[in-house]
This record gives sequence, C-alpha cells and structure tokens, in this order.
Amino acid sequence: MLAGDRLLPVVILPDAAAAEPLAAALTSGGLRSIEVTLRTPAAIDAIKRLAASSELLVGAGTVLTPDQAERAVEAGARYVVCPGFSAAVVRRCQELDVPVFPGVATPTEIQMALEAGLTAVKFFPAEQLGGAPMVKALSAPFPGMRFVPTGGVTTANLGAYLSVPAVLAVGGTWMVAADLLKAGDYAEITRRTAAAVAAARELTEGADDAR
Ligand SMILES: O=C(O)C(=O)C[C@H](O)[C@H](O)COP(=O)(O)O
Repeated sequence: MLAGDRLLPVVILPDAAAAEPLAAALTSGGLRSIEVTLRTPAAIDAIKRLAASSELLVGAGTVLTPDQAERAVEAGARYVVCPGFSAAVVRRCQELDVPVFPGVATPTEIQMALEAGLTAVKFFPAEQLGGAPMVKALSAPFPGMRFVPTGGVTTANLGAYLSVPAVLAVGGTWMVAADLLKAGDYAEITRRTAAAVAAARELTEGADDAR
C-alpha cells in the first residue's frame, strides 16, 4: 500500500477547506497517499473531503483510541497510524479490516505488534531514537517486520532510511510543513513533494538494480 512511493506526507490541517488544494498539490508532486492527523478539529471533515474528492489514498494519523479509529474509518480513512502501540486500537482496526501502523520505539513493542499479527509498524520518533542505524539494528531480529520511520525525516536524510531494506516507507510533515499550509504556498508543497518523490525513486530504483 505504501510501498509504491515509499513516502507518506503527514498533515496537521487547521482548516478542512485546505483539503482539496492540498490534495492537488501532492498529486501534482507525484504522491498517491496522505495521512491526516487527528490533531485538529478539522481532521475528520478533511478526511471526508479527501476520500470523496481526491485520488489520494487517505489515512488517519495520531489515532489514540478505538473510537477515533472508528470515526476516521467511517469518514473514509483507508488506513490508521498511531504514535504508539495500543492493543485496543489495533484490534478495532483489525475488526474493521483496515490496515493499522502502530508506533514502536523498542524491541518489546515490535514483539507486541508481531503478537497482534502485524507485519509493518511506524518507528516514531525516528531521528530522536537514533535514525536509520537504529532501524537497521531493530530490524535484525525481526526479519518479517517492515518499518515506517517518522519524526524528523527530511529530504536530506530520507535516503539513509530508504536504503535500509526493512524500511517500507518514510513519513513526515516536511513536505507539507505548517507554515506552508498557513501561507497557502501550495507551489512550495508541490516542489518539496516532487523533490522527495525523485529522491525516493532514485534510491529505490538503485536498490532494485543492485539486487
Ligand atoms: O502522531 C502520529 O500518529 C504522527 O503521525 C506523528 C507524526 O508522524 C510526526 O509528528 C511527524 O513528525 P515530523 O515529520 O518530524 O513533523
């Protein structure tokens, strides 16, 4: 699902009316998914609008409770991302048949995710936890687990993450930074998105050639 672009833009939307121009900016930058965090009152409405009107695969982020997962899925979210591991949230998503990516930071949490039947998790906050070398070290004992490092990722360091075979995709707000959304600078959002897409494509194709 996220394996195509290997990039997941994480958005904190203050105003649901920004949903459509933002979707257009991301799509023209070459992206196909978006994670709308439930950090603002506009989030559920924004998910509804994106699910109804854009070609993007829309997910909900910062999901902390089973009820939030349910509301997000009702609004049209097709996957759920959490900052940490909650067995209750994971279970509800599985009941709803929606992919869920709980956040992990330790081997213990990865084992919890494995026990819950998951094959991919978010690694959060990635840079603060030790970056790409930490993902590499954590992935060694869990060969079946894939990671989505998020937190502190930028165009400058995404290559280090995407070079780790266990990394499914990287996520973050850098392509859709709050100041750009506030200023309505969709051209810069498209520019950052296109730069990230090009960097990710180059790395992924390079890795495929080397295999
Ligand atoms: O809470 C969640 O579920 C999240 O999605 C957390 C966000 O992914 C990170 O806060 C993004 O971090 P930055 O890219 O460094 O801004």
